[in-house]
Amino acid sequence: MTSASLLNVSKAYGKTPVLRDVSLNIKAGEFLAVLGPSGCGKTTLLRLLAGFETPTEGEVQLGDRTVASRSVMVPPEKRGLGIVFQNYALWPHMSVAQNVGYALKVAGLPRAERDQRVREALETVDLTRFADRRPADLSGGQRQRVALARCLAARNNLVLLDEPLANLDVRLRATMEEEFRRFHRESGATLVYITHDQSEAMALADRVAVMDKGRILQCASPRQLYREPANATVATFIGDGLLFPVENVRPEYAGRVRATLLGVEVTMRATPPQGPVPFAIATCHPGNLRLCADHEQNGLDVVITSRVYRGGHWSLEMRPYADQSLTYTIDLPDRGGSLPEPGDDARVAFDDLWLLPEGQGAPFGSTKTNQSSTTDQKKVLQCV
Ligand SMILES: Nc1ncnc2c1ncn2[C@@H]1O[C@H](COP(=O)(O)OP(=O)(O)OP(=O)(O)O)[C@@H](O)[C@H]1O
Repeated sequence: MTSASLLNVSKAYGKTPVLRDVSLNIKAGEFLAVLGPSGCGKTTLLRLLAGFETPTEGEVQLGDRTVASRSVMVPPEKRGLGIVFQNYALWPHMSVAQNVGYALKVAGLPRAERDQRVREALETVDLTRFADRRPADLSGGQRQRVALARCLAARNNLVLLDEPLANLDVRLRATMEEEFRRFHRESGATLVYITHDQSEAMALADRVAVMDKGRILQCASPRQLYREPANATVATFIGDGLLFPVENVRPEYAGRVRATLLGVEVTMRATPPQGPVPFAIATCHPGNLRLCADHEQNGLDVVITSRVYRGGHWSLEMRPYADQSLTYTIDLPDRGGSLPEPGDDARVAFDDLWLLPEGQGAPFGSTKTNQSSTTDQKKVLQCV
């Protein structure tokens, strides 16, 4: 097991910055996913760890060894890590067993040990019966398992995976997810897994680093990302979170605050300590709102603008009467009852809200006037 760290790493191609002051600590034995939209710099981060790129600023460390800095650059083959690419990177003219054993041969391992390691690795990924086949005669999932077996045989302590499931169909992806879990368990290696697929990252990783525009916005467990996003971008990216302007936020008790959300009194989870603040942004997921009776207190009055059946649940789009410039889409389970139609009025209640931490997506505690603060909040709500 090897830990890996990026310390204040920046990377630019020419004058274009691609990574900006990224710091990340990957613990030994951890399964870390790096998640973000196309072009946000995920692959560049992986290539810096692998040694295919040099940082413009900052340091890369593997274990307690500095492998890249202003004065040091350890080449990829000396970093002792394995890489699994989305295109598998197998030698087409070699058999499966030869592919798995190739690096061991180059490293000069005696034949008997090489053969034993290859045998064990192929057994672990359930490919023993394909040992003599060529990669061209395997399915995509089987080829990916050859790439994993190669890391197992090499006993890599750190394995970097670059969108390894991107070329596989949906059913095979689910099977391969299990394969990665098993690989992690049995190898004990530290895994860094690049993906733009949120559900894959959430299902596999101990922690997920969410990236956007060359920065890490938050690195946390899947559950914490979902329930306690650090800012408005993470909130909307993970699980289609909704954002609501709130006013007059005051602490209720540890970990909970009261606030006024579009005229409605609500309580919500928050990071303690939270002093009183005039304006902020709250978030919840589309499934955390429900239709409620007209007389229910603390409901938000809305007009329904569209209704779509999505198999098992309905998506209802609505505009709050308190601010018709805002639009929200909520998910309601299909329980067979009747639902409001476009043009109908309705009232919705909040089951679970989270207050974005101070300063994240809101002019929290600012001395601005009410009017400009509200305008800033709206800008955040509209642009994320
Ligand atoms: N060698 C290069 N020269 C110039 N620009 C590059 C180079 N490699 C990457 N970039 C740019 O850096 C940015 C980040 O690229 P990167 O491949 O790291 O993103 P990504 O998040 O992995 O994207 P994707 O999910 O689409 O693979 C992109 O705008 C890309 O065009």
